[in-house]
Amino acid sequence: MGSNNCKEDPVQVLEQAIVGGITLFQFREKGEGALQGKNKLDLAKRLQHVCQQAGVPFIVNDDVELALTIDADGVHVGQDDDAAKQVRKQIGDKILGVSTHTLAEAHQAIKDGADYLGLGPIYPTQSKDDAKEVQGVNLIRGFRENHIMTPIVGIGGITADNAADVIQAGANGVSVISAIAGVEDVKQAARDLRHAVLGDKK
Ligand SMILES: Cc1ncc(COP(=O)(O)OP(=O)(O)O)c(N)n1
Ligand SMILES: Cc1ncsc1CCOP(=O)(O)O
Ligand SMILES: [Mg+2]
Repeated sequence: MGSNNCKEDPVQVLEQAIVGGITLFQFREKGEGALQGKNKLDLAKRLQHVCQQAGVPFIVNDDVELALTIDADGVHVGQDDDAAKQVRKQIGDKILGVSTHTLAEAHQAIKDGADYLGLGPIYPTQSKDDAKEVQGVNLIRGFRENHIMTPIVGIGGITADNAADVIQAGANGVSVISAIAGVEDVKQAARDLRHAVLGDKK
């Protein structure tokens, strides 16, 4: 998430999400009203500190320079961002996530050193203006049927009501913005999603 996804102070949102049970955080400061320059850097550092206190990995979306500046745990890039191969060289053994939409992109991303693949949008999303066509869970199933063994997270329109379907299709986890950052009770939302992903009762 980024500041423009939050109903309250992003630091509080992240703290509540962590109490609710999120296992990794991606700082994605982009779109309308997104912070820039020093303001973006300062927020990144504050959110990184929250993650460090809780032992939750903190990764940066798109901005490799920022990730290196603050010594983040990793970077996520898509097909229109810096090339994964180049990013892998820059970040050494930090976590590298790559968005892929086809088997060819997945094979390339794995060759380039991706630690995990982000697949989506699985369902319709309001959080990304330039999102590609909705893929459905069959995209994930297809990757697994074609022997893609790399960890996969589904993204796009995922909620506690549909997260189990994403996992059943073969994803290792789910990545969400609005279902946690955009609700009143952030902690409960994270809890509900965690339960849905783990397949246990609330
Ligand atoms: C976990 C995860 N998966 C996919 C994306 C999307 O990346 P990208 O296609 O580069 O789009 P932006 O997020 O940069 O708008 C992601 N960020 N995280
Ligand atoms: C970054 C991104 N990439 C594909 S969909 C998406 C947005 C996910 O946000 P939400 O969980 O609110 O649908
Ligand atoms: Mg990107």
